[in-house]
Amino acid sequence: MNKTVVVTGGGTGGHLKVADAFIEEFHHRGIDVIFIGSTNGQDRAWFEHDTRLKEAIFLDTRGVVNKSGFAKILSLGNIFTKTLYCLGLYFKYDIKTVISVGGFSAAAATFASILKMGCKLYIHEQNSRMGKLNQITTKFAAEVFSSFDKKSLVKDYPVEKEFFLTARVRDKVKTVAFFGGSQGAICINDFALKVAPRLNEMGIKIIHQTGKNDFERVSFEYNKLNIKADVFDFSRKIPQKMTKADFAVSRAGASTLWELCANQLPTFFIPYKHAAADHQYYNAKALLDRGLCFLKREEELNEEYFFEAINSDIHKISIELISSINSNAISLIVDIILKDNK
Ligand SMILES: CC(=O)N[C@H]1[C@@H](OP(=O)(O)OP(=O)(O)OC[C@H]2O[C@@H](n3ccc(=O)[nH]c3=O)[C@H](O)[C@@H]2O)O[C@H](CO)[C@@H](O)[C@@H]1O
Repeated sequence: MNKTVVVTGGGTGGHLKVADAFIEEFHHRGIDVIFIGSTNGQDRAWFEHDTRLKEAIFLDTRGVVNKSGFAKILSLGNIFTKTLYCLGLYFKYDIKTVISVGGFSAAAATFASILKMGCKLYIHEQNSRMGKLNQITTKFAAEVFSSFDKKSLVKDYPVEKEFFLTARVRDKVKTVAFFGGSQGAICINDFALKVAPRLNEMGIKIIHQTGKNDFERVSFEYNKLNIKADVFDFSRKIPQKMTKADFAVSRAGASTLWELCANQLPTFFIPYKHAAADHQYYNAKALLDRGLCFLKREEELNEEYFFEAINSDIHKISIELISSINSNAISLIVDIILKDNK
């Protein structure tokens, strides 16, 4: 096969984490990777200076789904010109393999892969409900991988090894961690501040990822409550944070959800209610149906349910989480792609 592949997609951490797993695996196997993302969202922060990449290209693209009228026409026109740019790039490097992890960042590079003869498109869908771009492009894909789709050739989610290496079976809740997803969640921040005094009285420590925008307010509130918590806005060391915790409260973004499973950390999920097609709720519901998590919608949130959860049999859940995910997903997916492109 051609020694250069394209990985595209991003916008938020959930997509970018999967893009990162692909980049790492191809790089490890001596295959060059070009990343195509957007100047909007978090793509630049993740990959602009990544030395594993042959090239990192950031196009000025934005989401189309929530736009209407003239703004939508402008966005579509913009995607069209960026698609032509990507097509030129694919001819220049003779690209035959494009992997999309979804999100608006992936649109132009994905459409170009469909237009170029002999180029194969592979899609990784992270969520239980398919994103808009993937719904449109999936029929052109050589293969679609998803942890929530029974037909997927690989059902395990590509989770960084570190989460498995730092996994442990939990017995008793001595530390609770709050995770708001890559951007933080005000709802989870407020909930944490509500339950913090009682956790503190019970001698339970707190780890809390707030997101950039709410960090100062949340830190100030903990100071006011005179509680010493490990509060941070964003950290590249989430596995180290997770392993210290015995219980988590978290949004149900797909990457975070499977990392929590890999780490065997029992979790109370509070899904983001505006996620497309309510996918965060259904991500967590799939685990709930197997008795592997706790789940409440924002409007049903109550403190009693949370305290019941941390006092329940978390040992059983923690042990059973071992069988929820295997650690070799990315290597199996890349094996399939490479075999298909021989
Ligand atoms: C609001 C929204 O639409 N969110 C979507 C977005 O979530 P979001 O971008 O929040 O994605 P996830 O929760 O899936 O993943 C976040 C990633 O960022 C990492 N991380 C997070 C915090 C931190 O301080 N450091 C850090 O490295 C996590 O370890 C994880 O790998 O993409 C996910 C995957 O498509 C979707 O399931 C989510 O519904």
